[in-house]
Amino acid sequence: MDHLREIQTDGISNPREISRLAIDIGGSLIKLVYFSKDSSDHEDPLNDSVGVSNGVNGRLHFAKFETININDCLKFISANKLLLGGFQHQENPTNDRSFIKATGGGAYKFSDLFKEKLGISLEKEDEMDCLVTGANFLLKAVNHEAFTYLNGQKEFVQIDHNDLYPYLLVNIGSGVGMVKVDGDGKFERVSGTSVGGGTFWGLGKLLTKCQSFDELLELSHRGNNRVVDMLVGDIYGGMDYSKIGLSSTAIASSFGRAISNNNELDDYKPEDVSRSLLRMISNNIGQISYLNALRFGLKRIFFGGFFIRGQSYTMDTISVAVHFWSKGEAKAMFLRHEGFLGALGAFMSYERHSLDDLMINQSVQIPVDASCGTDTNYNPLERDLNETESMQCRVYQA
Ligand SMILES: Nc1ncnc2c1ncn2[C@@H]1O[C@H](COP(=O)(O)OP(=O)(O)OP(=O)(O)O)[C@@H](O)[C@H]1O
Ligand SMILES: CC(C)(CO)[C@@H](O)C(=O)NCCC(=O)O
Repeated sequence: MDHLREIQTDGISNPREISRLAIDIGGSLIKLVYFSKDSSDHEDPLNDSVGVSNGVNGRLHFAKFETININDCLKFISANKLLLGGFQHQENPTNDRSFIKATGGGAYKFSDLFKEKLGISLEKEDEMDCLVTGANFLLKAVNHEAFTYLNGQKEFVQIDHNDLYPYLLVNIGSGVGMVKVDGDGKFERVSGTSVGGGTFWGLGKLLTKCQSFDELLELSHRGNNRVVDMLVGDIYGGMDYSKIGLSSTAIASSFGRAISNNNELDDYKPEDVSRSLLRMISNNIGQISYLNALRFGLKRIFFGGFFIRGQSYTMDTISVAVHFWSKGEAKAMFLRHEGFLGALGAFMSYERHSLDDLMINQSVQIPVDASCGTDTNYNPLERDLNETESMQCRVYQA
């Protein structure tokens, strides 16, 4: 994970300009979102479009760490002085914040550690609240956030703000949560499954002996699941079972081929095992998601969570499952900031509370031409946004 830390320090030219950190501590990953003010920016009373004043230009930064390496995260926060209030700190140097907004189970589990190591309290925000706030924010404020992915084709979806709800939000983290979203702050967690990203990573690690999640993903790119999976054709002598709509190449039984001979695990290539596992889990999540969408008559399903990691094969499998089971009625959509929904929601929650010690009661406006990372070469169609990035934005005082 060290490499992540190195990348993530990029772009923080002046630590004193950092302000407003929020954190989402999940079962597998810790996600950070923080704002840094542009060093050239002066608080500008002019605001053309929304009639609020005191906007501050800056960037929203995104970073992640493995939860097992939480000490790296603490060091990162400390080294980059993320706990100092940037622009409010300059106004009132004695007024350093003594808490940060935190969500996810780790906000409870690691509360004492943050107090002990950083002297900071974690102000807890409900995980589901944050997920939904983060998703709604991204869908409404960020251009090119949601996209479909089918047959290798990525297509950005234009979100109609007046026709966004209801939708199903499926967050694929360690476990999977399925939330019916009816509006801002209006939602119900309708289902979930423990077969999620933690399952892929955990089982994959045991079966392939690989050392990192990225290695497991890398293996899956090179694998062939047909070696491990039992196909309809394997059972039907190469024929389709067309009467029930199953082609000979459809998977009849994930990992089912492993029973048909005396092979041991070592007889299978790790890449084939990884690919089969990724397909099994993605397919299963796609199917359960569709069934929940069907329960509530929802046509749009947005998938988030870091299991996805912008992976073609994962997204394709989920999309095909949703398309197949819904007979084309429901649509699977993915979010570019997939794993940061909760952290963004926690970040936005500063706004919901009136805090005397914060100069800025913020709302974040992402301009239409929001740029990510290095602005010049940014191509939203090609870029994988799973590593560190930042996003130009403007924070307003309400
Ligand atoms: N570098 C990585 N290291 C470990 N897991 C990764 C990595 N990148 C992606 N993943 C996948 O993302 C999953 C975690 O996703 P996410 O951060 O959205 O959930 P979480 O908040 O940790 O989990 P939960 O919400 O269930 O507590 C992992 O289980 C794994 O499948
Ligand atoms: C337990 C949480 C909410 C923690 O983020 C998540 O891992 C999850 O939704 N797991 C699935 C649990 C279930 O609904 O079966």
